Amino acid sequence: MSDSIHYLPIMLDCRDQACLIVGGGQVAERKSISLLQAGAILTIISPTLTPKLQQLVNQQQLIWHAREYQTGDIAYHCTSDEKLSEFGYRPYFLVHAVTSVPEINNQVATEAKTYCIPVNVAHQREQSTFINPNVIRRGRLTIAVTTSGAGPLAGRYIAKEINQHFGNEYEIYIDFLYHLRETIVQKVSDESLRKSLLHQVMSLSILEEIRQGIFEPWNEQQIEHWINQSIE
Ligand SMILES: C[C@@]1(CC(=O)O)C2=NC(=C\c3[nH]c(c(CCC(=O)O)c3CC(=O)O)Cc3[nH]c(c(CC(=O)O)c3CCC(=O)O)/C=C3\N/C(=C\2)[C@@H](CCC(=O)O)[C@]3(C)CC(=O)O)/[C@H]1CCC(=O)O
Ligand SMILES: NC(=O)c1ccc[n+]([C@@H]2O[C@H](COP(=O)([O-])OP(=O)(O)OC[C@H]3O[C@@H](n4cnc5c(N)ncnc54)[C@H](O)[C@@H]3O)[C@@H](O)[C@H]2O)c1
Repeated sequence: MSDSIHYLPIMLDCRDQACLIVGGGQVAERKSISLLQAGAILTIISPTLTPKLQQLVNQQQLIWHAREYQTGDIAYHCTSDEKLSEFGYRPYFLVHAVTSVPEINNQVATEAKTYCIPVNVAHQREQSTFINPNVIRRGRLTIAVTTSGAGPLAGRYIAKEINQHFGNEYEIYIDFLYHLRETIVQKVSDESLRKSLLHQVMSLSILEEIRQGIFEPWNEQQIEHWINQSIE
């Protein structure tokens, strides 16, 4: 345990953030899809692309610079006077170094670190300032599994196990909790009352109802009724 890194798991809001991937192979494709799904504005620097990445370029879903990485590619975006311009000359929010050339990945990492930009290095975890977990999603529910780099395939296996225990009912359940909580926060200003309600929500048998196929989503009136009767 002593030589393992105690990684901090966090959830990043990447919407409209400029992100960079250097390299355009299979690994770049996987990381690109995750970033695009997260709403990032994605640039790829790479002389070649996979067919899927090429298709995303054709659909104008990402910006492609069809060339090799050059020192200064990251720095320029940090130091340009035009950094707040509409065309994206602003610091990258995060960077992936995923070429097949370790020396290039290392250069990308060094440059990103100079500007304190989080960087993931595909060929060598130790160079990375962040790593990617396996992800299971059920709507708003996200479950991330990592072995802290010990074995990505082991992480995948464990994620598959977890995947089997969390069916689609969780998407409906978490949606229900979200709307109920929104209304509680909106309508109940007393802090201790709010806290008590939020705890009571957890003892509802909604998940079971969804599993049995008898759950009907609550409308605004039903939610308010439940709040009023729970307060009494
Ligand atoms: C979860 C996933 C997410 C993602 O990539 O987005 C992910 N790797 C996945 C797949 C995968 N990775 C590798 C293979 C080939 C088989 C093998 O070698 O095992 C496969 C399988 C495949 O490609 O199908 C090889 C590999 N991976 C890393 C190194 C370098 C090193 O260990 O230092 C090497 C050797 C490279 C070489 O030697 O050439 C490093 C990392 N890989 C991580 C994440 C991070 C640790 C996560 C953790 O431990 O929890 C970390 C540290 C950094 C990072 O990349 O974030 C994704 C699952 C996708 C899915 O399940 O569908
Ligand atoms: N972290 C992970 O999950 C994981 C998984 C598998 C492999 N890997 C590692 O990731 C690396 C990439 O794997 P891959 O399967 O995507 O490789 P790949 O060969 O499919 O793709 C490499 C890409 O890098 C581009 N490239 C090469 N030189 C470049 C340069 N100077 N500037 C910009 N782009 C350049 C190539 O044009 C190509 O698009 C491998 O070296 C491997 O060690 C990591």
